[in-house]
Amino acid sequence: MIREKETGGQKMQMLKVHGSNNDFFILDEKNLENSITEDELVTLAKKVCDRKNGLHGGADGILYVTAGHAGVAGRMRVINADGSEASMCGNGIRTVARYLSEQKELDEFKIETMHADLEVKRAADFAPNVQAFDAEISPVSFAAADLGMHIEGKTELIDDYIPQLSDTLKFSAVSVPNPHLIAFVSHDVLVGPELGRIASYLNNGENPIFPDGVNVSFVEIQKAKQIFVRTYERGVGYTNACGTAMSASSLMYVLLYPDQVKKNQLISVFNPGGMVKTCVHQRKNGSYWMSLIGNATFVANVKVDQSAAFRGDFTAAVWDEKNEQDAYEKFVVQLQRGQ
Ligand SMILES: N[C@@H](CCC[C@H](N)C(=O)O)C(=O)O
Repeated sequence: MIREKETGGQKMQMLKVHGSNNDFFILDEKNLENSITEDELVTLAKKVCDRKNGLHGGADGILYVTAGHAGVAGRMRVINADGSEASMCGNGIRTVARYLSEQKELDEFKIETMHADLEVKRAADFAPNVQAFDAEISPVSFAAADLGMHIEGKTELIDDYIPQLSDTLKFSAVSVPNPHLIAFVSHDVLVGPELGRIASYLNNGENPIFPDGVNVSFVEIQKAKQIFVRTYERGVGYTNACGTAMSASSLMYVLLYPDQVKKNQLISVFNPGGMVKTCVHQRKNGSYWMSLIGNATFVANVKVDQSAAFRGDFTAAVWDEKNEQDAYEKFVVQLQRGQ
């Protein structure tokens, strides 16, 4: 549906997408009439993603797609809503995988990210008109240095207390490679205020434990091989879902609850925005990686005037719906009925 009139200025085309309702604007450098600077990219992310005054309800971030080096179909950079850059995005990479797959007519290929070239492939649709992709989540590290974690006497943190954060919860820290702090909790704690309290402290203002911030997730085990993950993201706040968090949580589930789930077994991961499947793998050298399988939904094509977007003026934006969201919402209703 064309909602608003076009302007005559420099056009910038973006694609609104989501994975488990963790939503983004894909911005392909090919769709910019004028190339943008790093500062402009940060400004754009803050303006476009703003939930109150941003573009059509804002988003959790911008996925900036460029050509990438030889051997990959493209490169993805993840700019959070606050303008900070993340090394990876699990829900986002599935949508970028679909975008590149359709452009290049490929079903299996690699995408360059900040720290690794990651394998992606088309997966079976989750439901009619709900396309899905499978993405490699890697590299994994438990090292405090890779996590930007500072806890006296600790080089890693596995199912352990951080007294400054909570007397009752135990946390595990893992980078995949963006940093995650994970606690397995009861249902009451999952839906209660503790996640917001702890994650706000670690992300909004200075703190000595994770000075660069950290994604914080609470995980409830619903039954064997089925978990629910609620995440407060660094650079964003509460999200409907965080793909890297669900992957990191699945890894900790396999490591901490071996009686319930093992490597190479599929795990259903529910989240406030839907559901994904994960699978934890281990390479011969001992390193872990995860498969993250979930929807890659295209919501709308958007055209905006480039300089107006930098000012946060989206009054003349052209919003062209893709008609996939209804199918996704039906899928979520079916999930809730089946849960
Ligand atoms: N939503 C993403 C993660 C985005 C990055 C995160 N906010 C960070 O700063 O690490 C996902 O699906 O993984």
